[in-house]
Amino acid sequence: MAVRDLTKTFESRSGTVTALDRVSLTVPRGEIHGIVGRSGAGKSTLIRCLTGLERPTSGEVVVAGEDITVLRGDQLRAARRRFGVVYQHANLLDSRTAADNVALPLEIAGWEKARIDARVTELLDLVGLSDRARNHPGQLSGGQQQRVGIARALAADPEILLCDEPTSALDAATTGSILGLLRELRDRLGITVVIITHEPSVVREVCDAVTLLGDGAVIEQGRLGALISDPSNRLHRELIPLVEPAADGLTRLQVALGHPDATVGTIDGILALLRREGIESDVAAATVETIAGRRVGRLLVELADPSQVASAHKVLDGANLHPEVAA
Ligand SMILES: Nc1ncnc2c1ncn2[C@@H]1O[C@H](COP(=O)(O)OP(=O)(O)OP(=O)(O)O)[C@@H](O)[C@H]1O
Repeated sequence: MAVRDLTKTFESRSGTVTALDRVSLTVPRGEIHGIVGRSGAGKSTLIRCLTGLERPTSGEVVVAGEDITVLRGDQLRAARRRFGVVYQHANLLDSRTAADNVALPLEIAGWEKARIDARVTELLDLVGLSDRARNHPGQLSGGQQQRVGIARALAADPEILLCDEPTSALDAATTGSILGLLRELRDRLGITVVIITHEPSVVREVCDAVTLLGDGAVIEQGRLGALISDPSNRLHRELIPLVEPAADGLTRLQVALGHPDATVGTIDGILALLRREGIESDVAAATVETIAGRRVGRLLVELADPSQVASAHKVLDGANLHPEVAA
């Protein structure tokens, strides 16, 4: 799927609002792409343009070689079926069982009953809910309801699964299991997944690539591993928060771990590097984790002698550790 130069403006009483400003992104088949950004960044507008619910002011949304922004009527409806959409709340019908909720889009599409039954059995198995087919939504946990929502989104075999804040209403453990399911679906079905989220954990745990939106425009975009290891990126800071020690006036230097150009990659190595130059230091705080298969993090080094801050900065800079003074 590719989005090219997508712009959407709204006319309001206070003037023109640019909700999307020449946004471009390419999501290869089978990839999980995260769209992140604060409230008002344009995420909902983008998802509505992708699914054809909103017509962009200019630009293209190309799915399977076809620009869907120019389609109308039946053609648009057919193009929309290429997307399965998962919402924050599954919004299941209480009067229907889990199986009948999954069956709903297939009934609307006019499938025969036997074919629907076979497909629903297959889908509930895919999302790990075979034993819950006859349960009503009220008898299911939030995570199980979301699994039913995902099965329903997959019913008509879409090429792209669009997930709009799929885990925002779930606790951490359930979020983990839903993200695990999305990854598994990608691996098993080869489906393309686009996840709109404001949660750093979603990006960290499941995305292959990310687009960071701000005020409707792309601020950062690329493979998660590459973005995360560069401390000058906003995503690096948002995804690797550092526990700040007390504001006690001590001089500290913050460095990034895991940058591809760095000549030292471990905390011990950094302290040893400083010691070799006659600079005694200790760790004030550190965050190290594996994201997109890379060990990345941030380290706050406390100097025993604050007058050595300039020389420590120089040593760390020489090792491409991107030091910053953090008093
Ligand atoms: N129908 C509309 N008319 C006027 N302005 C709109 C309309 N829809 C969205 N906007 C504006 O476009 C901008 C982007 O909004 P959008 O809802 O896409 O952001 P978002 O990133 O999804 O935010 P949130 O996470 O809060 O939903 C905002 O400034 C919003 O006020």
